Parts: sequence; structure tokens; C-alpha cells
Amino acid sequence: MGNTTKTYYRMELNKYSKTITQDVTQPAAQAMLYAIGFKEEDFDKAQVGIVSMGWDGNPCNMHLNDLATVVRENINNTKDLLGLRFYTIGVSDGISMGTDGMRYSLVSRDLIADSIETNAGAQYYDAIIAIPGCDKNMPGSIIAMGRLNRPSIMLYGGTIAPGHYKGEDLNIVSAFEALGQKIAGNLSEADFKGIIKSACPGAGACGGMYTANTMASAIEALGMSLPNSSSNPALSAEKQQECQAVGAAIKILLEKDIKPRDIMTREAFENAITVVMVLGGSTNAVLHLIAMAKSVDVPLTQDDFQTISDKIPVLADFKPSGKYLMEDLHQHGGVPAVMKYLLSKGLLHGDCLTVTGKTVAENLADAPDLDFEQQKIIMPLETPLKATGHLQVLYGNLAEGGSVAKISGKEGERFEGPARVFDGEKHLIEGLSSGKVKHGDVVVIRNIGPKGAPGMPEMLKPTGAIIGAGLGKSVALITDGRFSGGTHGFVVGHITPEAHEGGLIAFVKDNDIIEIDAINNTLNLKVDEATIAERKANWQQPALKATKGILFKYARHVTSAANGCVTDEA
Ligand SMILES: CC(C)(O)[C@@H](O)C(=O)O
Ligand SMILES: [Mg+2]
Repeated sequence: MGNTTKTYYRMELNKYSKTITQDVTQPAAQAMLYAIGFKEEDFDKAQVGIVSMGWDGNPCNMHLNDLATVVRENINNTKDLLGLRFYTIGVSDGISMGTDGMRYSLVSRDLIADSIETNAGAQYYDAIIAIPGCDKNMPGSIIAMGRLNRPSIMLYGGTIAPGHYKGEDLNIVSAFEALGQKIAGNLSEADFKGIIKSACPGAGACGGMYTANTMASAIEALGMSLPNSSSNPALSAEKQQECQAVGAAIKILLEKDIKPRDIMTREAFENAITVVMVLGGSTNAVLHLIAMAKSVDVPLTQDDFQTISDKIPVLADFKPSGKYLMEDLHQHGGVPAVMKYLLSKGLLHGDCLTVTGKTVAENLADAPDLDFEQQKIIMPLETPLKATGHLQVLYGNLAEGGSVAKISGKEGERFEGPARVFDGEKHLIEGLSSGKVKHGDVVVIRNIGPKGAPGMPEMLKPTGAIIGAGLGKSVALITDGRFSGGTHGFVVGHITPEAHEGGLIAFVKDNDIIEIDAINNTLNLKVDEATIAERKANWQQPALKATKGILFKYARHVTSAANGCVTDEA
């Protein structure tokens, strides 16, 4: 195959794939590469695995295979590189939410990580470009990149455009909240239908600062995607340009041998958390970033989020609790403009390396400046939406291992009320319709943790319905499950230990008083010790709800929410 003239430099670019392409004892492997169309010169190229999470059944993912094709063309037009597409699965949270299907959502994060690791590991790809859309796709991609530690770039599929109905801008959460509005008798059947038909106009991930846009922003701040990747909309010319830019960028990473472990440092994770806090991002960022950090052995805990939350304000007025969508920020300089502002105020580590081969500060040098007159999406530090972060880590007898609250400040920061207990979310909608849930209640949804559900589903159907029913300011909700980025209101999730592990949440009864204090960061059941001991006396761990298949395997291996729900720890 004419490899006698190869230089050391060339050998380095294909340092993994040469195991397949150069070894004379691998003739069958090489025969197979001829079968897929390799020419003589292709055997000397670095192989870039391009993994798309594209599939027809979800707006967040429906366009990703097209992006992957553009990326492959760009890679193949880049000297010394050869692109090979492969595909992995996804789960649409928007579609499976509120059903048993949602148990597979968080599971899909680890399946994505495992499948990318498997394909790229087995085929000896020298570099990875991942093209994710819906929220778990992104941490799944990054976890695989961290494990493989080969030059990698994530190219986010991009945000959806707003929908429109009767002069209102809509998004997916409008459809979730419409149910509560209908239950409360505030929405006609025709408008209910109208909202459903118009909420999502086409390709792209859910448009507010929900989990997809949160994770995309966090990963851009982490340095693992090109600048603007998180705010370039799905169907924009800029997203196409981004696809045309990855070839040159991955080549630089290969040449300089810049790997995920060089980029995903402790300081880079601090940058990511700071950006999540400033943007008012999803609670899911806590467990996903912990899991991503574990993939590169960077120590990161829930308490690190609290430390950053204590000093970083919420500056962005994004949905779900605010007004704007990611596409709006794109019009005003995107995430780089926000990062440039934060860097100028000393709130980001500027010397972290990124997938451009340059540092955060170097990337941001030419980014546009935020214009606080022209736009009201991002507020200046002097007038934040909330003086400290909205993500608060609460401990107490109900959460000895911690819990994560999302406190926008709009609903207050303390809440005390009688428990209204639901095992799983199904009966909550009935509870709302029948008036079982009243002003002042603390709704408890339990037995939906990582092991107990299994799969720790997101509770957007109940929280959306509570908001839609007008109870958002007067009802709190606590759970051992997790939340969608679209959830707002007074909510506490990720309660550890979960009910299935014998956490106190398993022993709460209707009308017990629960106190949530996001000033002192506590979450307590105000029931005396003797009564608690009595309730716990005959407890036996329930059997796993899944007895075979992926949910069984997951329940057996998954760790707690506080540990990022990782599945590959002894
Ligand atoms: C369906 C949503 C809004 O995308 C949700 O899955 C999230 O986590 O934000
Ligand atoms: Mg989600």
C-alpha cells in the first residue's frame, strides 16, 4: 500500500486507524475497506468517525443525518482526512414524556456513550465528530469522547424556530402547559388543538433554555464544540457553515494531538457551570456534567454547583421562566457574546483550550459584544434576574445525599406545606382534575429515581400541568425523579437517596409537613424521629420493576443522581 514513504507526521494523524490500514497481518480488514470504496491513498488518511443521532421520529433529530452528510463531504475535502458516518439512537423526551417510555430517556444517554465508544473503539477511528440533537444525545456524545480520548468535536443540531398561534410565540412547553390550562377551564378545545398544531414548526431541538440548549451551551463553554454551535439554529446558514468548518478544526486537533482530556479540565467544567447558571439552564446539567467529568476523571460534585451558584447570578431571561428562546440570542451574538461579557468580568477561565486549538479567550477575541440597549435577553451584572444561581443543592433528612432545586426567585425561596404524595406521576393529573392538589401543597412524586423507575424520568407533564392550572406559585413539587429543562415553579428533584434505596421520601405520608428552604439550602420532613423510625421499621427494599432487558441492566448498574447516574462505576 505504498507506505514506505510515509512521514512521522502522517503516521501521527492516523495513529489509531493505522492498526487496521497499515498492518500487513490485517489483509481481511483492508479487503473490507476496499469493499467500501477505499482508494490506495485512503489507507494513509486519518479516519474521522462521524456519528449522527439522526432519526426521522423527532424534530430535534430529523435533520441530523443531512448535517452528517455535509460534514462527511467537508472532512473528505480536507487533505489527509477521511470521514465515515455511523449512527446511534435517541429518545425524544418531548414525545415520551408522561409515559412509561420516558424511563428510557436517561438510559439513552449511556447507550449513546456506549455505542459511540463501541463503534469508534472497534473500528479504530482517529477522531470523532458527533452530531446530537435532543438533550441526552449531547452528554452521551461527550462521555464517549472522554472515554476514548481521541480528538473530538461535538456539532449540535441546533435549536428550533418559534411556533406561532394567535399572535403568540410558542414552543414545546406551550403544549405541555396547555393541558393544565384546559383542566383549569381556561382554554377552549379549538385553542388547545391550535397550540398543539403550531408549537413546533419543524427541525431543531426544543427552543427555550431547556435541556438541549442548556447542554449545548455548557459544552460550547467547556470547549468541546466550535464557537456559536449552541446558538446557531438548526435550519440556519450558520449551522451549515459550522458543518463546513469542522474538517479544518479536527485536522488541527489531530495535528496538535489535542484530546478531550486536554480540553475538559476542572477549569473548563467551571466555565460550563458558570454559563449554565448565567443562562438559567436545566437541572439536568448537574447530573450530566458530573457524568461527563467522570469520563475524564475530573472530580466534580453537586457541591461544586452550589459553590458556583453562590457567586454567579442568573442574567438571562429565557423560557421556561422568562421570555426568550435560543433563536433570539442568536440574533444578538449568540453564546460567544455572553461568554465574552463573562470573560471581561473575570467570571470565566480564559486560558482553557478548546476544539479550535485555541483558548477560550482567543476564540472570544473577535466575538460580538452584547449590546444591553438593543437586547433584553441577557442583563448586565448590575441588574441580574437573580443575584445568585437558580440551581441550588439542598440537604436535609429528605435528601441526605443531596437534591437539586430550580429556584427562579419568582416563586420565592422558602416553602412549607402539607405533603400530597403520588407514587409515580400518573395519578397527579387525576389529582389536579379532582382538586386533590390545593394551594399551599407540597406535591411529592416518588419511586421514580434512577433505580426505582428505573431511569429517573423527567416530570414535565406534572410540572407543566401545575403551571398551566395556575398553581405554579402556590404549589411546590419534590421528587426522586428529575425535571425537564422546560420545568419551572418551586421544584426540587434528584432527591438522594431515592425511595427505592430507602430514602426518607419513601416514608412521607399525605399531610406531613415539608419545609423547603433555598436560602439555607435545606429540605426537611417535619415529622418527629420516633414516628419516622416506626414507619421505617418494617421496610424492605422493593423488587426492581424491570426484570429483563435494558431497564433491568440499567437498574442494576446505575448510581445515584448525586453521582451523575453513571453506569460504569464499580
Ligand atoms: C422535552 C424537553 C423540553 O426537551 C425536555 O426533555 C428537556 O429536558 O428540556
Ligand atoms: Mg429532557
